[in-house]
Amino acid sequence: MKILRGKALLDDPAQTKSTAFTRDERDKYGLRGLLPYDIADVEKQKERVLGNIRRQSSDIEKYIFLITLLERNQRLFYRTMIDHIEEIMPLVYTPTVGEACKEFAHIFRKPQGLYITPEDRGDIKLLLGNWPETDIRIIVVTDGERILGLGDLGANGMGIPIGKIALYIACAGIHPAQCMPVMLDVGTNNVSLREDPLYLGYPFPRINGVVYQSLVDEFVKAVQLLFPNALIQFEDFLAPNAFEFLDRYGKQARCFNDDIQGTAAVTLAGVYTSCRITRKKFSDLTIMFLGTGSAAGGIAELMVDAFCAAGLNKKEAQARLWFVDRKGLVVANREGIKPRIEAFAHKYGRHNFLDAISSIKPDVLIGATGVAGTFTEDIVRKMAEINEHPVIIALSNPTSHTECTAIDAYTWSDGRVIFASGSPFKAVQLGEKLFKPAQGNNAYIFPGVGLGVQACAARLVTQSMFLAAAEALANIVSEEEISVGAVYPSLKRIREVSYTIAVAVCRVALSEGLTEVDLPDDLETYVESLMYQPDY
Ligand SMILES: NC(=O)C1=CN([C@@H]2O[C@H](COP(=O)(O)OP(=O)(O)OC[C@H]3O[C@@H](n4cnc5c(N)ncnc54)[C@H](OP(=O)(O)O)[C@@H]3O)[C@@H](O)[C@H]2O)C=CC1
Ligand SMILES: CC(=O)C(=O)O
Ligand SMILES: [Mg+2]
Repeated sequence: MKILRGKALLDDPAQTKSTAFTRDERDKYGLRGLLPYDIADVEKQKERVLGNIRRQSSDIEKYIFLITLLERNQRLFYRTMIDHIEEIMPLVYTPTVGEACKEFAHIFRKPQGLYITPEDRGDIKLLLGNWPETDIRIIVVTDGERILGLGDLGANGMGIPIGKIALYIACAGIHPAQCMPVMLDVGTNNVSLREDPLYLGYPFPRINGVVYQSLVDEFVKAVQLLFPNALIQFEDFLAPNAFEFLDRYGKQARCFNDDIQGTAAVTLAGVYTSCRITRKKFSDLTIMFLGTGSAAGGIAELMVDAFCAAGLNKKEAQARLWFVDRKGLVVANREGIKPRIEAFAHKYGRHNFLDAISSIKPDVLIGATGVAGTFTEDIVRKMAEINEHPVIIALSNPTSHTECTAIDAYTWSDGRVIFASGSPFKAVQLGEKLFKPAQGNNAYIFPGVGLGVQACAARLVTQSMFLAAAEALANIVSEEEISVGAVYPSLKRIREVSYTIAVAVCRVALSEGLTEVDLPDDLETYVESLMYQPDY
């Protein structure tokens, strides 16, 4: 890295320390007179940052302030984020990032990440070559077609890769220079966006079919050529494309789909942990899903592996999993069953959602619909009637799209529910008891998986890695966390979580013969040594 001087040094977000430069450094780098007198160490700078965040009048203003800080002083941003993760994460990630995506074209300040459009066909390698760094290890890519539960946001969806990359750096210590957010801006079918005069994306309807597929093929090939060490995380693609790309590239490129596989691992971990509260055996559970998209489909596929690992055969495992869609219970011989869900369409009578719960008596209910309020009072009360401790995981983001709020879940179940949600909820006081619902979000998984894959240079990312990640995450939850109803560890422990998952991923890669580097015996020390610390 070229050491800068003077104003150029102050203006470089990766190298600046701003007011923290010492007198000697001010002399050495030609900074005298360019800074106020006081030397503010990082603690003082953080205090100023927190004060500034808290004085903003809305979460979106806080987001804008934080993104501007990131553009100004990378280390201060990440130090503040790591040390105050519970306060900052909901601002740079869900739920605020949903609002930031909707407003993307209006709050845009400085370009971040790489944009690829259909006009770049044949030139994607050239575009990747324009990126200022060469040792890229983590790429988060979206085409903006299914942003959280908000639908097609076109190029505005770039807020998601930017947010996920911030999590890779803060939660797993990937070096910022090794990360690249990518927007495959293939148009948008959201007419109101295209008609917005400030819209920044490719203002045409989405390309599709072979034309679309070949652009994604070109992107994946170009990444493999230019950044051979990169892991590609597919994010917020529409379900058919998400599954298609996982099938197409999963066995030949270092990639995974976060909504399918990361979500599966975090949900499985929550279910494993819930068994410590309910005292039920995991292998005895019956699980019901509302929604048949990429998240629910992915969870079911990993659950099958988990049940098989617990001693069931594949058919028995599939028999434990039930789906409900807009038409009611998904059963054999019913019309409109998606190919990925067919294995879970059992021979059974037709039922609506509520009757399906009464009849099948699931221990666990998982929502991945993107639609607010789909876990109604009737549904939660029914789950509480058939279970002493019903497990309800409302995955949909952002908060405005959650299947059920924490307060409703606790109230309607008389405080007996074990609840987790995709976006965070504040603690709920019900009578004498305080409940601290945990956040069931793939943010617990993908940073650690990425760190692990990088640490051992795994050629591919496998399902067994996600199974191991789920087990590692469940095992790390403390009794104290469980005592307030949380099925995930406190976010304050996120770096420990990511590191533990990374070690587990390395072990799987070793056992599957996928590592491309020699690993030391002491994997723990090795993985920890790789984690970036944003210190001056
Ligand atoms: N917490 C986390 O870590 C994660 C959360 N998510 C969230 O989960 C949600 C879904 O994501 P994803 O699965 O990728 O999206 P998809 O669009 O692939 O799936 C949504 C599914 O919900 C179904 N659905 C919509 N409304 C209803 C309804 N009223 N009743 C029954 N089914 C319904 C859709 O049916 P149809 O096919 O008929 O339209 C579709 O099958 C999003 O809000 C996303 O933010 C996703 C990944 C991770
Ligand atoms: C968390 C996430 O990946 C989603 O909501 O899509
Ligand atoms: Mg996602």
